[in-house]
Amino acid sequence: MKTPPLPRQAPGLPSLNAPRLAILVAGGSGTRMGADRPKQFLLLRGEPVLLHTLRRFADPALRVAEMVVVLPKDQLTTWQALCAEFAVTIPHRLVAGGGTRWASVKAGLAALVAYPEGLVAVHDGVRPLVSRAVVERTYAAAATHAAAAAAVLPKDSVRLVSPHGSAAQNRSRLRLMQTPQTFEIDLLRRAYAMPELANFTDDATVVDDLCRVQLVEGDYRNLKITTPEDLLVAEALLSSGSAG
Ligand SMILES: Nc1ccn([C@@H]2O[C@H](COP(=O)(O)OP(=O)(O)OP(=O)(O)O)[C@@H](O)[C@H]2O)c(=O)n1
Ligand SMILES: C[C@](O)(CO)[C@H](O)COP(=O)(O)O
Repeated sequence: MKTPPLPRQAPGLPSLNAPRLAILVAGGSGTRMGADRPKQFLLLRGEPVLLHTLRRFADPALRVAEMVVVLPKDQLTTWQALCAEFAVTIPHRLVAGGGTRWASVKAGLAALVAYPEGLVAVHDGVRPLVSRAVVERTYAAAATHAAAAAAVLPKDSVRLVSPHGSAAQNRSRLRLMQTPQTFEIDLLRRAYAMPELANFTDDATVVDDLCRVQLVEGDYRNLKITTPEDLLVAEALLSSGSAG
């Protein structure tokens, strides 16, 4: 009997065994947290926020081949000291970030030059509670759509404000963007080769002009540690064992 041909991949999509890569961006200064150090180094249940995030991506079930951690250029030694203090053995490459999140992602991407193909997840180093399921969903969707991002529905009512007042919005048509945002690596390279724009607050927005970004279900527990109360909520979720 003749063997049926293997399903063809659409042009531009990675091969089925393309390596999974990750860029954890932790190059920010944490202005809104107002702490004595960047929030990625604050302790959450006794360990740095960034270590929690790194550990989530080091889950063997996710099969991530290489991780790049982007840090503020003057904080590389802080992280190295923390790695020694907390006996971190998870392999990762360190890269100095830039003045904006966009510049930090671009620096992280440059460190993956050895990979002509692959799926690269970009994740905020300050989203330490991301679940394996959410990460897996973005890699799987990126394998078939080239671009995927985690998102959740707003839980509150939403209004658009203007100088004339405010107008109610249909929240069922809105999504709150999370990370990971995961892409075929050449697509992400082409997107990040373009000039930075002021509205580039996430990677989906950088890729938008080149490719439709497939949204996948995020998780309300995948919170971004931004202000002090986020740390309290993260502590509570971890302590209750409900943080995935
Ligand atoms: N120049 C920058 C700015 C931000 N980030 C990273 O992007 C993620 C999301 O950014 P945000 O929460 O805004 O972090 P900060 O910039 O540190 O916070 P703030 O805006 O309050 O200063 C964080 O993991 C942050 O470290 C980065 O890698 N490089
Ligand atoms: C990438 C992001 O976490 C998606 O929600 C977010 O856009 C980062 O935004 P910030 O302005 O750096 O807080």
